[in-house]
Amino acid sequence: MEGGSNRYDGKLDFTYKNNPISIAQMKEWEDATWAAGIEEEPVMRRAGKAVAEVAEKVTKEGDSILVLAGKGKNGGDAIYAAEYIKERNVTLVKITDAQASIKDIDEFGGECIIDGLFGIGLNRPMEGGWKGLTEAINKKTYLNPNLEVVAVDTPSGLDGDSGEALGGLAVKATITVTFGAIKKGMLSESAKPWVGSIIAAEEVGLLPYPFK
Ligand SMILES: NC(=O)C1=CN([C@@H]2O[C@H](COP(=O)(O)OP(=O)(O)OC[C@H]3O[C@@H](n4cnc5c(N)ncnc54)[C@H](OP(=O)(O)O)[C@@H]3O)[C@@H](O)[C@H]2O)[C@H](O)CC1
Ligand SMILES: [K+]
Repeated sequence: MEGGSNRYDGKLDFTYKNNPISIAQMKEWEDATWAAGIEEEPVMRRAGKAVAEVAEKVTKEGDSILVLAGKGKNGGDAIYAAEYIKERNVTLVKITDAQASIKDIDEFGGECIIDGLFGIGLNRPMEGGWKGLTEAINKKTYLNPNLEVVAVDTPSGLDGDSGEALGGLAVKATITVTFGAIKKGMLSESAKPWVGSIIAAEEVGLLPYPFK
């Protein structure tokens, strides 16, 4: 943070303990957690709470926050984030028709967008309405450099292994709140335009970090 400002300074937050991991390792860790009998819902809840805390940090009371929740668990985390954010005007958009939701972004005039479109489940470049949503977010950032864009786990569109935007397009986040451990691609040069500051929310209720 810079003196007197709510904004992060765009530098990587190096406070993480767990080493960066691949997406396959993240999935392995997740699967081991469920296999140990830990339920998914409380983990998503804690992930959402971590995002909410960051969104509160970079906004002030009365600010408006648009929460975009996609169709998978990344969207699930975003829905919990919306639930936990206090003293802000929160609008939650659960995206069922991506094309139709573009107008929700175009019409938004507030201070922060939470990107819960896609996380590590992204498996191909975004197209159609999803591409349109991402372009609409990035256009808002371009028009309003003070807009905070908080990515849930990864900026939507980013391949967490390579750090490349699939199809050349991802959400341009100002902050990425990633769960468990930083995804290794996020540290690459190619990820820099998309990830912003990285915050590792390491304690979301998974089994202890299983890698060296
Ligand atoms: N890692 C953890 O410990 C935890 C992670 N959590 C969060 O869960 C997401 C990953 O969630 P998942 O449901 O697996 O995937 P996504 O939400 O990223 O994506 C949902 C589905 O979207 C489809 N998909 C993929 N690419 C595209 C695309 N380009 N266009 C349209 N649709 C796409 C894909 O399904 P398909 O069947 O269509 O292929 C995805 O499955 C992780 O990032 C965290 O945020 C949990 O909180 C638990 C802890
Ligand atoms: K995301």
